[in-house]
Amino acid sequence: MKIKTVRARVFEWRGPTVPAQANFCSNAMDLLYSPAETMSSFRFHAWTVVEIETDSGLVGLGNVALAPHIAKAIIDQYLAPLVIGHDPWDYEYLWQRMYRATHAWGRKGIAMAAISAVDLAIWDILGKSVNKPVFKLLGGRTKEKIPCYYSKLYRRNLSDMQDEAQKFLDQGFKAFKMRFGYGPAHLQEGVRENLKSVEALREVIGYDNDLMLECYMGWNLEYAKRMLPKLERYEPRWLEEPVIADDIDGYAELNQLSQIPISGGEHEFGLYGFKQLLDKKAVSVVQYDTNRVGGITAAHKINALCEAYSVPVVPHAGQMHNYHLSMSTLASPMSEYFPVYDVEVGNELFWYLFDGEPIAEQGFIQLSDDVPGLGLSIKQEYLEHFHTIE
Ligand SMILES: O=C(O)C(=O)C[C@@H](O)CO
Ligand SMILES: [Mg+2]
Repeated sequence: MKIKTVRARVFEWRGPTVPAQANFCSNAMDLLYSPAETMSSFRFHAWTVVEIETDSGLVGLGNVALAPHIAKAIIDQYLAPLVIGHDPWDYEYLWQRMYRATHAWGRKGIAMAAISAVDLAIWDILGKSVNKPVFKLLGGRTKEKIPCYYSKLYRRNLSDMQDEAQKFLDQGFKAFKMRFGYGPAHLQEGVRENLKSVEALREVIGYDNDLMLECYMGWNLEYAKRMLPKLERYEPRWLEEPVIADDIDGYAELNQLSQIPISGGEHEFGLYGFKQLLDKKAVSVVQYDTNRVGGITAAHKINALCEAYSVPVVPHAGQMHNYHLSMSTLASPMSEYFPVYDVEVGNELFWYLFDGEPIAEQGFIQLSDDVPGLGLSIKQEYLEHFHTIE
């Protein structure tokens, strides 16, 4: 079997969107601009879909959401020529070929995200070629079904956040991730507002359910050191991305500072990136995203690394490309789950792009033994709302 063509299309959402509230989520730009200006830096309203066709007529589907137009250019100009004509079963060789050919300017960030999209499509082909789901090629079923945590609860009116949490508590979720809305730029008033949101959610979900706290790189070391002691009483499952991804020593200091586990990894890339995080004990929970980190080829290696370090893997964002990794390793206790929602920040856009994404039931995701490959196809129902760029 040989790879015949690589097609990368950008799907730009032109359908209705829900405007995000002010201070809906602290983020790395907060330290620079007023919140109103930082919201524009935080959108996922386009997605690149990669379709790889083999000479035997199999088509594999991959995807990338980070900087999708740039990812497409990298795939078209650099990666496609490196894999066309080769056997997809030589996936390690092809991964190294893409990684080393772009190493001078790639290694992390958008080049690795582009490699991820191609690698996902290759693994989709591998599963389809042997009529097996991808997780069966990685280690098989390690769980009857995958526990998942409800992930949204962007900062807004506290009673609206409580109503949202109650709605999904009633649907059987036992773990919830909320977003802080404030950081260092918002002074002591922001500290109080951050604590109010945690208090409000604990009122709804109690202490028999997990609560995860998301900073999305919007704090800094000094602010996080002030916040951690104030948060301990709320027993969070983890505090996520308190500082920017490059501040690995800051992560490590925070991770040793309190009883609150520090999590991160959705903005880290490649096996060596996670080796550094683990060697420095920078995180207590690893959260790579398989469509960023280097695809399934890289994520599978990182799963083994995390197993060796006894650090749990809870991949970022849910979605099928991550569920196969969670299912195939005991190192992953659960997955993230973005519910079906109107298009807002855009994390939920994949629901409008793909068929095959599993809907959580009572806080669990199920994968079928009988659906080959990744199990996704391009959804026809909303295509009219997308402008596609070939
Ligand atoms: O889901 C996450 O962990 C993200 O970082 C997504 C982004 O929406 C901020 O939470
Ligand atoms: Mg996150």
